[in-house]
Amino acid sequence: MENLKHDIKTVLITREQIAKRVREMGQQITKDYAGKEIVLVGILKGAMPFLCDLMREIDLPVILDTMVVSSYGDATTSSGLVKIKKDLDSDIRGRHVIVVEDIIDTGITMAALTPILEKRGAASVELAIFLDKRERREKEVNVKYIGYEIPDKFIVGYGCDYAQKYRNLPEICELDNKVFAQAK
Ligand SMILES: O=P(O)(O)OC[C@H]1O[C@H](OP(=O)(O)OP(=O)(O)O)[C@H](O)[C@@H]1O
Ligand code: HPA
Repeated sequence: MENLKHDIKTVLITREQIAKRVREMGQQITKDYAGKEIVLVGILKGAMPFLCDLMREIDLPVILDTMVVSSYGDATTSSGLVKIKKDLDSDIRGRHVIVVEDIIDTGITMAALTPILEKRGAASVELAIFLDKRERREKEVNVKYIGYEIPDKFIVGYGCDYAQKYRNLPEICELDNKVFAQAK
């Protein structure tokens, strides 16, 4: 990444560390769901790289589906709201669903989405999230599979964006301050 590296201050998680952790997560899921079929639900766009890597580390029948959601609403009220911009193609009734996300921050998106999927009659709904910014949590969410816990820093790469860019960085990085300055 000769060009993009000029915009990076620090690499927090390398591509080798990412690959190793994703493999471990896939192996754990394979063990936990032995004998079952899974519906992997990637939440676009951030989940794309993690979704593609994770599904290839799961040695079970997998049905792939995606959603596009955006959270809105006031985190200080009891009900976070989520707007579904693109819904699932498949019927998840009686199926084992794993929602795949790049990052959990306040938890508002996942706290709102999980009950929606449960109400559709899924046999189970669990979350596989690569990055967990636990310090920022406003809504309690039960995340079964976590890649890495990270500090409360703005990061990009491996699906995470700044102004829709940098999702293609293969590492988890902190941006150089000049990038934010230029955006003003
Ligand atoms: O825990 P929360 O505070 O709700 O934040 C997490 C959400 O924010 C990001 O999505 P974003 O809305 O930026 O969309 P994207 O996936 O297209 O980047 C991320 O992919 C999660 O969906
Ligand atoms: O640190 C972050 N980077 C990109 N997107 C995000 N969404 C929540 N936290 C972040």
